[in-house]
Amino acid sequence: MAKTTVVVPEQVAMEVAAAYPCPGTTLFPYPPPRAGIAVRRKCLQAAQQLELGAGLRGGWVESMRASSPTHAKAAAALAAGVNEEHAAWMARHPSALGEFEQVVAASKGKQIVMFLDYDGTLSPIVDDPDIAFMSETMRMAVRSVAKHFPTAIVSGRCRDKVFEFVKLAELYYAGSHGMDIKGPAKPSSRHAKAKGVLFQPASEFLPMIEQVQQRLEEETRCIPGAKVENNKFCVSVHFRCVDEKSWGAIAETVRRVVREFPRLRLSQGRMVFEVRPTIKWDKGKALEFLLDSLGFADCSDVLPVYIGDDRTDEDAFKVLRRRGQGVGILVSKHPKETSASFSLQEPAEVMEFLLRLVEWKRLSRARLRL
Ligand SMILES: O=P(O)(O)OC[C@H]1O[C@H](O[C@H]2O[C@H](CO)[C@@H](O)[C@H](O)[C@H]2O)[C@H](O)[C@@H](O)[C@@H]1O
Repeated sequence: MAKTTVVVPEQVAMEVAAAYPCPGTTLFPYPPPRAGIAVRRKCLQAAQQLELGAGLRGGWVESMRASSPTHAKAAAALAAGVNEEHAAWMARHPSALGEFEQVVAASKGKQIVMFLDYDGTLSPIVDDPDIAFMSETMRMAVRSVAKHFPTAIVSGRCRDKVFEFVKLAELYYAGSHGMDIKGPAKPSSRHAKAKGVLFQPASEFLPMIEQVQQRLEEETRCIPGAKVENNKFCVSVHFRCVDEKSWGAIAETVRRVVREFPRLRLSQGRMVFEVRPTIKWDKGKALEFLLDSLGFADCSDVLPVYIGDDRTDEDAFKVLRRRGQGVGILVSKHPKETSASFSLQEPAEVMEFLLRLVEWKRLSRARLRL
């Protein structure tokens, strides 16, 4: 798929490269080294099955059940004493707060670039996606982070919608799972000065997305609780408020409608079906595009930190693994199959992590001045 809209990336690259030179040559190995705690493979496998594996084995409805970590099955499993599996999982994906020193040590001589998912990462998961607001304290934490590090929000949401929630003009925004990328509207002192749309690789799909949205609305209207959300270059069909008895019906309906559009594909997030173009573009590609735009294309002295909670964030975690560079942090209270190295339990911990990062940066700068 050709890149359809590219505005100012070279200028952005030059300006940001000037602000963030790339000294030194060391490359942080990924996943980062950590204290060895024996992982019992069997327990880990059991833990992983709570999420992705269930979908593969038991079909769509099983996958839907597994798509909410708060689902009764996962909760009951934990309550019944799957603590052992949880401990094994935590050994493989330790808390980014607990291992904070290790995370920041990895950034020595490197420029941190922060990538933040929105739902479930900056805002708690709620029933109504239209009111998934982030707290003012979280906003302040993100604002502080962006003062020190180039920062991007990478979301499945429509970019305008996620901007309405975050309200910080100094950030990069990658909406529609990275298919709609825009630089900061308000340049911050040391960061990118990009204005306007940087990249929309799926523009040609806009009419098709509108058609599929219409079809999905028509066909799911009779399913109480179903909600279709237009995310510009993709569409979400929420089933969080649909009675479990109707999950088979909604899954079948969505699959049937999507089959009418061979150039669209269907995936699943947290209690949501996601319909999007078949182009090879995802949050991982968006991360790489943003790093390139920031002037870090072939630079080993950058440390991308990506924090996200959903399956679509795995594409970004995988990119970090492949590059052998960066820190992937999964937000989850429950064991999940993931390519992330670290974990945080919930948005409150994400905020704590961001604030610690800001404080650490402030102190390092103060030390340098002494
Ligand atoms: O990439 P993200 O920013 O995490 O977006 C993924 C989806 O997030 C939203 O849905 C999720 O959050 C809702 C509000 O908490 C919740 O009701 C829903 O069950 C979750 O799946 C958003 O509404 C979707 O469009 C995004 O695709």
